[in-house]
Amino acid sequence: MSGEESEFQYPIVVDGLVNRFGTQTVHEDLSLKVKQGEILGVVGGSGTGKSVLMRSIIGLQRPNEGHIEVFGNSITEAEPDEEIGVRSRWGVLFQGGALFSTLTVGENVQVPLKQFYPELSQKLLDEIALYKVIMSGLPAEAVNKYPSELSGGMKKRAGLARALALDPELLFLDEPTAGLDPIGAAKFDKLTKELQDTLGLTVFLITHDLDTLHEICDRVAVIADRKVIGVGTIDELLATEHPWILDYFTGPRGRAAQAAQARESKREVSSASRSMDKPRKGGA
Ligand SMILES: Nc1ncnc2c1ncn2[C@@H]1O[C@H](COP(=O)(O)OP(=O)(O)OP(=O)(O)O)[C@@H](O)[C@H]1O
Repeated sequence: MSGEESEFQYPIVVDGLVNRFGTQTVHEDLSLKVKQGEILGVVGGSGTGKSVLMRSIIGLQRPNEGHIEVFGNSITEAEPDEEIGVRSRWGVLFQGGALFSTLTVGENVQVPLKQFYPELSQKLLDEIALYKVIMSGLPAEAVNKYPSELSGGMKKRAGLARALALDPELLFLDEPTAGLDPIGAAKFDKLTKELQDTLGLTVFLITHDLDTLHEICDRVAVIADRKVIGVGTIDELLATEHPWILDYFTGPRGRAAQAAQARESKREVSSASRSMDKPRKGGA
């Protein structure tokens, strides 16, 4: 496969990754390819290195060994503060939102804009920030609020607005629905799916939320034993019969999420067939 072809098909390529902290080896020969336009769910037990993997991909964690490319640009060969062009092509929602507490939501969204486009006027910065805030499902007034004035769900949306500031092609979400109530979590999932559909985003989504995996992920990568032990649709993963995967997806919580998804699909089919049955105005 040529480099160009690979960059087009796989915006993220991780090969032979090794990450160690002192005597602790978090990743050992971990490899993963993320497909263009997919929502890839990344799962694994607590402490298996999902966030370290994400930090390695976005260049915040220098691995001990291995190679990472994003849009065909080497992340691992770049110097720590070297400006690699791809940084403006991704957006990141860190766990908890990681908003600057002394800045308003609007000012938070403007941080990456000012960094990459210092020539933009304040008027344009304000307009873009407002647009991103609304796009993330927050009311327009949220632009002038400080993070301490927002609920947990609103903070996530504000973090998402900042992640979308530069019109990224690639979105990293670290446990976006953690701490949200089920309705808020479902709404956040729906928004992520809509962003994938309308903006053609590729999404790297770390989660423990089985509903999210069933509802919106095209594929799921499972991290265990310091590497990716399986990647595919949930059905493909189940077919591997790996004990951890079976436990994870077919344990009581996995079964509940599966049942909920089956109910949701049934509801969608019946509402689609109801609308097809409806006689069209002026039609035959
Ligand atoms: N900067 C660091 N220094 C030392 N150890 C670290 C560092 N960052 C992460 N670790 C360790 O690496 C391991 C993996 O951490 P990571 O946060 O990636 O796990 P995770 O899979 O995202 O967990 P969770 O699902 O609980 O968020 C943990 O044991 C953690 O303590």
